[in-house]
Amino acid sequence: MTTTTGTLSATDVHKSYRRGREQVHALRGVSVEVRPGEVVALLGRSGSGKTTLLNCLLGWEQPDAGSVHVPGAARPDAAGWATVAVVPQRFGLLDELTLADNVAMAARLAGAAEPGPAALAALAALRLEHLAGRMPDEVSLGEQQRTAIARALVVRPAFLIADEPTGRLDEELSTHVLTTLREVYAAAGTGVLLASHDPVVVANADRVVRLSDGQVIEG
Ligand SMILES: Nc1ncnc2c1ncn2[C@@H]1O[C@H](COP(=O)(O)OP(=O)(O)OP(=O)(O)O)[C@@H](O)[C@H]1O
Repeated sequence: MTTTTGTLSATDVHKSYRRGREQVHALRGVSVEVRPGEVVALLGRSGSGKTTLLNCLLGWEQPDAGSVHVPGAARPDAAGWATVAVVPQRFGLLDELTLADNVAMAARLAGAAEPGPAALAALAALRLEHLAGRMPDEVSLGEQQRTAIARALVVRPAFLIADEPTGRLDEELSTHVLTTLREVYAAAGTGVLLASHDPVVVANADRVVRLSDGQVIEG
């Protein structure tokens, strides 16, 4: 694969874990790229290596071999929120901040002039404005998940990496969230990588990459 400068990419990435005496080969030479402005669905059964790949792209885990390229960052773990925004599988909201403040903090870190109004607009886009003043443990898991998406949406990052971003949403809400992401990010030129099992995600993707047992079998 030839990596272009503005492309988020993993090239021939290998990653194993030790589980007792057993060696688990989570990734076995995976190459993936996400170009600016495109939406890529990363599919694969449970345990196929999706989260491991996302974690390597985010710099949260180190590949055993192969490389990861994040445009504009010396290393993946040095990329700021405005370069690569994340919707983690477990959302990663701060328990002691309201939903509005969780989103506003991301806007502030990305240098927004008016983080408060920007946060409220992002929450409204995800139909959460009536919950802006609640704490994360006072809302449902699906509402927490949409807050984590709002926190990414507020920033207009160069890239978004999201792990099962519709896993807690019904079909109608999944469609609304994906349509909103596409609209906002197409205008911003954001490249999006969505690990998912959800047919709604596939329907909204420009391209599908399928993992099986730590290898790319499609895409
Ligand atoms: N920290 C770890 N220690 C040991 N094994 C791990 C660890 N993390 C992941 N694995 C194993 O690596 C393989 C890939 O896991 P990964 O979480 O990347 O899969 P996934 O496709 O994201 O699954 P899911 O859809 O269930 O989230 C699995 O066999 C998993 O059990």
